[in-house]
Amino acid sequence: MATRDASPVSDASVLSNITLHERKGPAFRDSSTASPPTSTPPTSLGDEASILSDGAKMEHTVEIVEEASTPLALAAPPAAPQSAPDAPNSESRRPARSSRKSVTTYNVQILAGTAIHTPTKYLEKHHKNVLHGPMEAVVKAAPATTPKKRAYRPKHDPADINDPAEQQLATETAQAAQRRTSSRTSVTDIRREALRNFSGVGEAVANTLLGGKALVKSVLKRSASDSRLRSTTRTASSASLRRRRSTRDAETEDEDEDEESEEDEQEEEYLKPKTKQWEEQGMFVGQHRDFDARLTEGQNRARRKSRQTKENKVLPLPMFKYERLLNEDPRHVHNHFKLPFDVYNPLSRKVKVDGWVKLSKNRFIGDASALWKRDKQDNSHCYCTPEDGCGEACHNRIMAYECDDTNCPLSADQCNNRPFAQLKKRARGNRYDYGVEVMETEDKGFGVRAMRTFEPHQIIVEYAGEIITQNECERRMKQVYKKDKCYYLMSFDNKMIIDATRGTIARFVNHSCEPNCEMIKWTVSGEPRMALFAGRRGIMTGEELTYDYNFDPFSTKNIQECHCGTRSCRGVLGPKPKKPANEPSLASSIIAGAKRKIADLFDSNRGSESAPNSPKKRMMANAAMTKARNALAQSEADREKAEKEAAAHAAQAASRENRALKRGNPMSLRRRQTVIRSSRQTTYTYQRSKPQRKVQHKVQNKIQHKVSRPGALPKPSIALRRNMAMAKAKKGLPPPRKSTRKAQRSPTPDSFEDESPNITPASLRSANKLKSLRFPKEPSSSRDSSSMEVPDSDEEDEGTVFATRNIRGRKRGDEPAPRDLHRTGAGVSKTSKRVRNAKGWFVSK
Ligand SMILES: C[S@@+](CC[C@H](N)C(=O)[O-])C[C@H]1O[C@@H](n2cnc3c(N)ncnc32)[C@H](O)[C@@H]1O
Repeated sequence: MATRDASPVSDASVLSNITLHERKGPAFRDSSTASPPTSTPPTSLGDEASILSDGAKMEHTVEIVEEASTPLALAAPPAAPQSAPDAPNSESRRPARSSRKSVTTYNVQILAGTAIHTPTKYLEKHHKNVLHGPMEAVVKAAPATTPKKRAYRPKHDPADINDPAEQQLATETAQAAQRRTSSRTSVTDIRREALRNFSGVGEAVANTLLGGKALVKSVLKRSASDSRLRSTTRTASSASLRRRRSTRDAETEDEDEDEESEEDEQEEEYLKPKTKQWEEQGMFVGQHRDFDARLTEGQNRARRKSRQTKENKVLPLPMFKYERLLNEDPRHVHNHFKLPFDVYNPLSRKVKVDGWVKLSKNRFIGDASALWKRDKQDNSHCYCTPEDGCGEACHNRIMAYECDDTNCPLSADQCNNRPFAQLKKRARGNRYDYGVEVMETEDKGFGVRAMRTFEPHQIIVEYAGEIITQNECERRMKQVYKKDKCYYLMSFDNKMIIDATRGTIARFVNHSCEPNCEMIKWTVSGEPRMALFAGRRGIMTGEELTYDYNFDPFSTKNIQECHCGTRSCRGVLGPKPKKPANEPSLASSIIAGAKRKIADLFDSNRGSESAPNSPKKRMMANAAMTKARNALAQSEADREKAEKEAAAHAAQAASRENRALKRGNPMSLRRRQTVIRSSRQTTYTYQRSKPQRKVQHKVQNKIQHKVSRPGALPKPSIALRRNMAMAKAKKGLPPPRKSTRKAQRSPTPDSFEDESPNITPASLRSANKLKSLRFPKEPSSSRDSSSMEVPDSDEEDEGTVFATRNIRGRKRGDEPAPRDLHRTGAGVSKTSKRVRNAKGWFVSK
């Protein structure tokens, strides 16, 4: 029989299969049969796999007919006939088609080593069987190199070459090939070429008594290696493969002598049963029995605590969810088992990203390395014990320093504060270990998703790339990336920038306004490094990883719409775009607003009021202007306060840390950690100016935020003010006097309301209720300390009526709010005074 050829390689995708007839004869095994001209590949291992392979299949098997009349045959040495002394008459012995099973199949691509998916190990095996060099040389050399083979290998009968049936089959095949569509023309060419070459081979085989498949293979290989053939094979057949092939060719020539023993070895190898490769990790890698990423840290802790007594260790993987169901909710005991929701399979196909050059660590570019200042002074040390294990209270951890042998007394096994070392170890593992993969998102381009769970604050992946100076960054922005939509620039230490256009996978992590990760700068062996850490919630398998870019756009042109789809989405990436230069400042907009209100007041009263300069209008206008001025003064004060706060913040954090270290109190340390973490959060940027500008921008944002705090008590509407003013006018109150500087500084009742963010009508009502229960009614003129204090307004106009009255829903005759009100943070000044007038209205004094 045609022994199973060395074609385990045939799980590869191939372009063509060429089936060789082996004629049945006394010298051959009985099962040798012929193939029909077209057929599915026979049941050789190779072809089975070929059927299953991904690539284009050749349903048609080309049968090779050896033609005696080829020039090569004529040139063959006279010794050839000796190779087939027992050749029977092929015509009389033509085998039945039903016995085609054992026909040997040769795959040109595989034999030639040009099949692109052929696993290397098989190629290597195969090439040992292949003869190389020019045909004549091969033919001459072959008998000498394979003397033993002839003793037991089936040989080709020259009579076969002349078999008319086979010739006919070959002709039919060739005709069929010609009829095929143009897309297959190239393949047909290959076959023709193979046929032509092979006919020569057959002749040569017959003439030189070589027989056997090695020579056939070598010729077929030659066919496939022919430049013409190569041009028609898949373009994906890489140059590297060809290089490898040629190397192997050279090796093979040397190895021909050992062919027999190697073949034996190969056969032995094929006989070995295939062993299944089991994945040792998979769906649940990274998950821990005691951690459920859907719960908060506190809930997880509580769960762990409650479990300590009733943990059921009987149930094996997979598991935790079901175990939870069983343990925590007895009603579910009889539920059908459901697979956990986070069963996960890595993407079958790796996403290919054009232009992404992977770097696994930072690389300095240009001047950057010279300018890089190593901040050796900035050191940290921890004094943890093995029991602490460098946990939450570890000083290095709090300061975002990685522990190592120089700054930590614990060994690597005992210490839990070596995230980058952990990452390095993980990177050596498999895909699950590595834990992240690139995926395509709907509307944000590529993204990154978790292939495993991550615990809160666990390191996920380092953000590394090219470290460049700001000048280089600007140059790249203007020249290299000017047409790009995605940027991979991140502000880093020493005013440098990490450009991860060439960088780690972290560059694909998208922005979200409600992120599940944080990008934090750590110091590792004295060097700053940036990495993505899980947020406080942890990460569940399959989740897309995101962090807040704090994007600082290069220009308004670069402002990008945010598609994070979260509830608190800001609409754009990072902070809201800066106002254009020609837009009015905060102060001027306040004044403009006040003017508009005044104009509104006058407009709305037009018609009902005859005199344009009536005292009432003057009073209202005055009040509005006062308010505007106060707002201005307030914003100025706020700005100063914010700046002071920012300065005090760092000092406080440092002293808190010291105190915490002294006390060893983990709670305060944790708070410190949060402070540091937030201060180390970085900004995704492509900024033109220096980082200080960014800080200023942030401070300004904060101030703006303070001035127009969303929780502030709503201001009385214009209509309301008008009503109040009219009521006051009816009661004969004098028009407001001109405000003094002092009055401007001390807030009027109106402005006082503005800065009472926590007072709501409801809170006032409840405060009043409480008060009426606690305090007996007092005369309305009472000025004792329990009365609500109002801004000191010695020179303030007596006629200013509190807008609070109506807003707060207090009725005439109500007592002032008790002290409890102050505790609500109403911002009531204790130095201010107010009195009721004869008609029960609160007026400032
Ligand atoms: C660091 S890259 C992130 C990977 C990027 N998606 C990609 O395909 O290469 C930053 C760019 O991703 C896009 N991007 C990231 N988060 C986004 C979001 N929430 N909405 C819209 N685009 C986003 C923006 O174009 C941004 O410039």
